[in-house]
Amino acid sequence: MSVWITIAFVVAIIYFINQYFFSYWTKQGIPFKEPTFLLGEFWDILTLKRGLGDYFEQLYKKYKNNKIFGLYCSYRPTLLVNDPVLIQEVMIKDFTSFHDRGFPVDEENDPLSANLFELSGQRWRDLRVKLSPTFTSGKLKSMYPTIRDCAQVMENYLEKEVKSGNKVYDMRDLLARFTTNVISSVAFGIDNDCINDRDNIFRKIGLKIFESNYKSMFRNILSFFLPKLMLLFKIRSVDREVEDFIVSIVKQTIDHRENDKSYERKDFMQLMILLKNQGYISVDKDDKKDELNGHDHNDMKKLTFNEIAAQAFLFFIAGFETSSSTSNLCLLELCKNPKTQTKAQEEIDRVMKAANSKEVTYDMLGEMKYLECCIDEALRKYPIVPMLNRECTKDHTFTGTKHTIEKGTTLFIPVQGIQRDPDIYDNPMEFRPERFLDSPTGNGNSKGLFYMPFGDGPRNCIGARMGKLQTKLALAVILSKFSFELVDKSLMDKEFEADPAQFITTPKEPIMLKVEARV
Ligand code: HEM
Repeated sequence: MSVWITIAFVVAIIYFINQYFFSYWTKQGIPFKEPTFLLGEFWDILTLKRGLGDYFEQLYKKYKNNKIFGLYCSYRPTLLVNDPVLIQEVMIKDFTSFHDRGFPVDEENDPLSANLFELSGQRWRDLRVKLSPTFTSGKLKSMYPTIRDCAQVMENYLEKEVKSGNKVYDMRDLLARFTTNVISSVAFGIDNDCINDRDNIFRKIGLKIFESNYKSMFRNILSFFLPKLMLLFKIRSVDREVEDFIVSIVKQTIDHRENDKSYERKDFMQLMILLKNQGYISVDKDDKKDELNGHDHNDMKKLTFNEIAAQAFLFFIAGFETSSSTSNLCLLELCKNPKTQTKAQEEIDRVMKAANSKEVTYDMLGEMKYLECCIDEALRKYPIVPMLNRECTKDHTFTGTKHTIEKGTTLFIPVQGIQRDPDIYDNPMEFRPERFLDSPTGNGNSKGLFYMPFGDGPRNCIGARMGKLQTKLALAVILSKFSFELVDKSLMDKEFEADPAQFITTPKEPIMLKVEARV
C-alpha cells in the first residue's frame, strides 16, 4: 500500500511541477505552443530529422499570425518573434535591451568560448569596439592580394583536374578548402594549401569542428536552448584537440612575429598583436567611420593571449564554412537556373574585357552587380545562419502591445521562415536575383526587418564584408573559366535536405556538380 502512496505522491509532485513551470506564458497572456510533458519543445529539437532552419520555418508558418509566440525549451520559456517590425525593435531600435545571445562562456574550463560571438555585456561591447577596425574596407583591400592568390590556387587546380578528365566535384568541399586557405592566411598568417594537400591539418581541424554527429548536434542544441546546463555540467563547446591546435598555432605565430621585428604582414593576426601591445588600432584614411565610437585610446585595455586565441578560433570557424556554404548554394541555384548562370558569366566576361585583365581585381568585383544579386538571392533563400537569437537584458514592453518580456528570456528570430514568406517575397522558392537589382532587401515595400542573412544592428556579422568578398571572388573566378551542371538531374526541381546536426544551412548529402571548361 505504502508503495502505491509513494508512487502517487511522486506522480502528483511531477504533475504540479509540470503545471507550475508550463504556466509561464499563460500568466504572461502570450499565446504559446502546447509543450510536450517535461521536455517541452526540447523533445522535438533533440529528435530533429531536418535542419534547425526548417524546424523554425515550420513554426513560423504555423504561428506567424502571432507577432510573438511562446515556446518552452524544457522548463525554459523562450519567445519566437515573428513580426518584422518587432524584430527591428529587438535588433536595432531597442538594442540596449537585447544586446546578448545568452551563450554559456566558461573561460577557465573552455577558454575559446570567450569569443565575440558568445560573450555578453560589457566584455562583448569592449571587444567589438576593439575588433571592428580589423574589418574595415580599407583593411580588407590590403588583404585582397592574399585572398586573390588563394583563388588562383583553386582556379589552377580545377583547370588541371578538368583537363585530365576529372569533371565531377563536390564543390562544397573544394570551396571550403579555398576559404580555409584564405582564413589561415589572413587570420593566422600561414600560407596553406588545403587544395593540393588533401591531408592539410587546417582542413582536418575544420572538418572536425563541423563534424556531423550526435555529439556536435547535442552540444549545439544545448548551447542554444539550455546554456545553463552546459555550465553546470562543464560541457565544453570546443573539443580539446581543436583547442590545443588553435592555441599552439596562435602561440607560434605571435612568438615568431615578436622575435622578428622586421616582419610585416597585413593580416588579422598582425592587427591582434597590435591590440595586444597597444590596445587599439588606428583608423584608415579611407574609412570614414570612427571605430572607437567615442572611446579614448587610453581607455582601451590590451588583448590577452587567451583573448587573441578565442578570436582567432572564432574567425576560423565563422570565416570558412559560412562563405563556402554561401558560394556552394549559390552555385547550386545557378545549376538549377542555367540562364541565370549564363547571365552572371556574361557580366563577368564583360567586366574583365572592359578592364582588359585576366585577373579579377578588387575594383572589378565592385562592378559585378548581377553576381552580387545572385549571392544576395542565395542568402535570401538559404540564410546560412537560419535563425538568430537574442537574450532580453532588461524587461521590455514591445511597442503597441501590453506584453512585457522579462529579463533573461531568450528570443528566436526565424530568419529562414521570414525570408521564404510568400507575403514578403512573391514565389519565394524561385531563385530570382533580379529582386535585388533595385532593392538591397529584395523587396522595397515591406515594413520592418525581414532580410537579415548577416543579422542586423550593432551585433550583426562583423565579417560580412569579408564573407561577401571571398564568396564573390570565388564565384567570379570559377564562373569566368567553367560552367556547372547538376549530376543528379532529379535535384533540378527538388529542395535539398538540410543537415540536422549542423547549426548552419548545409546539405545533408554532398551535391555533385559536373564542371566543364568554357570555350
Ligand atoms: C557569407 C558569409 C557569412 C555569413 C552568412 C555570416 C553570418 C553571420 C550571422 C547571421 C551572424 C549573427 C548576426 C546577428 O546575430 O545579428 C554572424 C556573426 C558573426 N560573424 Fe559572420 N557570417 C559570414 C562570414 C563571416 C566572416 C568571414 C567572419 C570573420 C572572419 C565572420 C565573423 C563573425 C563574427 C565575429 C560574428 C559575431 C559578431 C558579434 O557577436 O559581435 N562572419 N555572422
